[in-house]
Amino acid sequence: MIQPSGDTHLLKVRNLNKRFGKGCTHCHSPNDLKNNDNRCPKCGSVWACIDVNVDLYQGEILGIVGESGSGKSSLVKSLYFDDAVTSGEATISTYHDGKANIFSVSAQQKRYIRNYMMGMVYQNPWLGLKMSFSSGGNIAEKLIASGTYHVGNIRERASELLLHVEIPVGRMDELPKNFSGGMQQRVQISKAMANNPPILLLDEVTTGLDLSVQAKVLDLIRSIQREFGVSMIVVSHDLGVIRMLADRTLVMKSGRVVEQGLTDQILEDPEHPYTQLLVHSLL
Ligand SMILES: Nc1ncnc2c1ncn2[C@@H]1O[C@H](COP(=O)(O)OP(=O)(O)OP(=O)(O)O)[C@@H](O)[C@H]1O
Repeated sequence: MIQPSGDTHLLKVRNLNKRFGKGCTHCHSPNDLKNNDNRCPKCGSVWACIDVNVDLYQGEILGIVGESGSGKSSLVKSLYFDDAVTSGEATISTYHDGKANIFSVSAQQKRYIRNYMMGMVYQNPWLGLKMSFSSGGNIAEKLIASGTYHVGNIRERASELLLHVEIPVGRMDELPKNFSGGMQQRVQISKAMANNPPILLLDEVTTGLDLSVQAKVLDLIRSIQREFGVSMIVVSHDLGVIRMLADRTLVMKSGRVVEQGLTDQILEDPEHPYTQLLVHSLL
């Protein structure tokens, strides 16, 4: 495991398994499946994540890359408690001194972790934003969840956040459904950052955007990381996005991490045949 020298562990994930479907005697354990496949031929259950280990260090951007269906979204959605894991452990160094498995704490504690320690930006803004709330209202929702109730303070923080992502403050009371795709992503980012979370999860946030809009969103992510020192997990099928953002990268295939290391190293000297394929397709 490569650890950025001098950096401190923030999030540690061990043996995360996520199965969709009931499972059967054939696929009781993902290791029972043949040919490194992750779909059970008998019952159709899919092991979306198999024994996944992740180490996220303070202030770094960790990239997760892999083809469609490799389990990237399932991993971050499990970390954000959108989906329950089948088994595994995850600890956050600033939560109970890194001694509590966040997957097995109470629903109330999970809400606390979501509201105070994490932010999530989804590929689909409809998942991350309430389109019937104004942009300011969306930010307010996250602020209220993390204990800010004073209306004046909420509007002030919302203005500050919107300004930061270059949305004119005058549009704070507009519904984000009337915004362009790039603007919606920027509102999502400001909402996710509202509570100053130490961990930000970003799932394919630039997919589907025009190249120039994509570049602006990527610049914004980098500037937020520099300014706030937030640790990020950035999921993308696009190695170009990962190259621009990530210090270290995990490569996933059929639910498994098949390679990991410094992003430059992976790009220059990919070891796994699948990573070689990904890198060559980028050239
Ligand atoms: N709600 C679900 N029910 C059943 N199977 C699911 C569900 N969500 C994901 N899967 C399956 O889990 C596997 C991993 O999906 P996941 O969305 O995590 O992959 P991904 O790498 O993020 O792909 P993409 O980039 O296309 O979203 C896929 O085989 C997918 O069909």
